[in-house]
Amino acid sequence: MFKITKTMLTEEEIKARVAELGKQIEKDFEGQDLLVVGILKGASVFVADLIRNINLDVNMDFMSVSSYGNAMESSGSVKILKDLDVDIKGKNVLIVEDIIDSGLTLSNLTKELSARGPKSLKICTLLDKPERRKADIPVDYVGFVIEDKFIVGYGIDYAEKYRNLPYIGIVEDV
Ligand SMILES: O=P(O)(O)OC[C@H]1O[C@H](OP(=O)(O)OP(=O)(O)O)[C@H](O)[C@@H]1O
Ligand code: HPA
Repeated sequence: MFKITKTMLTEEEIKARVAELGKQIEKDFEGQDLLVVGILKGASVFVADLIRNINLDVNMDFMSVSSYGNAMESSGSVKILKDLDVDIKGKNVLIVEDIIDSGLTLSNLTKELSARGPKSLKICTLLDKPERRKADIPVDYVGFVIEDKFIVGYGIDYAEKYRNLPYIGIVEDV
């Protein structure tokens, strides 16, 4: 049976780190435009907290993508389930993710978005699991580097459950 066995990051730890990331982004984009793009659904909670820590005139948009899951197609592309509402040509774009695991979702997504001619394209992720990386992608802002455990909470699901937990927990088969 799958159960949440431990807390990896508490609500307080997440809150403090999200505030730091927001301030760093605020400093880096001072005096510039910024379009924050949250990747649904996992990043929804993080992006909502993050933008409230960026005291700039930010615009916000969302994308929903699905990666082709099986190994044979792993180098493929992302299927766009919901595209951006705005044209990103000439804009500073910050992609916000909850977790980078294999890196395939973002590696394919950044190829797609780069082709649209943004002024800059940066990546912010709350969690980074480098041990599982299959595609090398440069990440500009990382909340926490974590070990290879299956985690849930703060927007991240297991079978669509646990997204509403305010902390990040480890799920194990017990
Ligand atoms: O680096 P990768 O191995 O590609 O994995 C990371 C992706 O997986 C999760 O999304 P998921 O497809 O589970 O959708 P969700 O955000 O709607 O839960 C997560 O939100 C990332 O988008
Ligand atoms: O650890 C994880 N938990 C939930 N969804 C995920 N998608 C990639 N890694 C994870």
